[in-house]
Amino acid sequence: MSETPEQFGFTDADLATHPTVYAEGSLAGQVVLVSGGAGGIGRATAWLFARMGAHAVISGRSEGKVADVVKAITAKGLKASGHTVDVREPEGVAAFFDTVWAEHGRLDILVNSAGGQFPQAAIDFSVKGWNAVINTNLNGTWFMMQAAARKWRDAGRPGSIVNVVVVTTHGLYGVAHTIAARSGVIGLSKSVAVEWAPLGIRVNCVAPGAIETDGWKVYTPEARAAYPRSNPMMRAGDAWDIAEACVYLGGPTGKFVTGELLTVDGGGQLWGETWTTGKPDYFKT
Ligand SMILES: CCCCCCCCCCC/C=C/C(=O)SCCNC(=O)CCNC(=O)[C@H](O)C(C)(C)COP(=O)(O)OP(=O)(O)OC[C@H]1O[C@@H](n2cnc3c(N)ncnc32)[C@H](O)[C@@H]1OP(=O)(O)O
Ligand SMILES: NC(=O)C1=CN([C@@H]2O[C@H](COP(=O)(O)OP(=O)(O)OC[C@H]3O[C@@H](n4cnc5c(N)ncnc54)[C@H](OP(=O)(O)O)[C@@H]3O)[C@@H](O)[C@H]2O)C=CC1
Repeated sequence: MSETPEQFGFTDADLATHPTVYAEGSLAGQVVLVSGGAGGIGRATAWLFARMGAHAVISGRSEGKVADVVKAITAKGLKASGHTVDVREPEGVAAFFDTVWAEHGRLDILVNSAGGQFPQAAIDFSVKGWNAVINTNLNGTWFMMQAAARKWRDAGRPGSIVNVVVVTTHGLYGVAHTIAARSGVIGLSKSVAVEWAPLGIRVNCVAPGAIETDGWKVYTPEARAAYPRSNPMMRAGDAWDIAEACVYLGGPTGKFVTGELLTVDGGGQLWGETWTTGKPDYFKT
């Protein structure tokens, strides 16, 4: 892992060799789409699926970041390609799925890792800020889910969706907009897990606790310093913890699992405290 102060989490070199319990090459022939695939968790997930033999289709808004990940993965002789897609644009999302099917003739697994938020006291949210977070995390995830399901239905093929969300059990202070959006995704996933079971489509969610990635840059050093105290293990997790959870639910290991929420947070639901905007004096007793 990098120890450079302004870079968090794994490098591509780390991800190429990080140990895994999964068999390299075991998903040969499969196609996996990872949105947010140039971000910390999405990149680790794309690497793991590619190392398992799947073709990883990576999407994000930044063409350069997506191209860098694709270059790193293909340089190791693994299969990957990239596309620039804003998940908030339903027409662009539908066109993206047309392209994936035209290029590969199939899609087996969709991992929705595109997302994020900014820390702010809820009482100060602007309409634009609220809409940015809801559009990205709830609407964007939904557009991706629906486009994938329509393709699987039309092709008469099974499929599997994993949505990366946030632990919502106790709310999360300083990012209430994202808790609203992610609670929506969790409820939506449970509902369509039932509606889409006849189509052979499974839908699950992974809720990460504090996972060291570049996404942490929007939080202050003081807030980040407290993240290890968000769980009884007293440490942050890493993107590989989430990648392996996505593979478990999305791949054949999860074939009898649907509508599930897998929390990967070091026990943070049982003990821990996280203030994404810093702890207010009122609570410092
Ligand atoms: C029960 C125990 C649980 C324990 C769990 C512990 C876990 C704690 C760990 C921390 C929590 C989670 C961390 C992560 O998820 S990190 C990884 C995710 N990555 C990010 O969040 C990336 C950074 N975020 C963003 O890029 C954006 O927020 C967003 C995803 C929304 C991008 O959208 P967009 O590109 O549209 O955003 P803009 O930058 O253009 O902004 C749009 C408007 O939003 C308002 N805004 C944006 N930033 C801020 C800010 N910092 N403060 C206030 N308002 C903001 C603003 O209105 C923007 O419009 P303007 O620019 O015109 O003002
Ligand atoms: N790291 C953590 O501690 C936690 C993370 N999570 C969630 O896990 C997911 C992945 O997080 P992580 O990898 O850490 O974060 P990163 O910020 O590293 O990655 C998020 C990725 O999402 C992409 N993205 C954001 N908005 C859009 C959009 N509108 N359209 C397409 N792509 C978009 C970004 O791509 P680009 O830059 O190209 O726009 C970015 O690469 C997020 O939903 C995050 O909130 C949940 C709990 C904790």
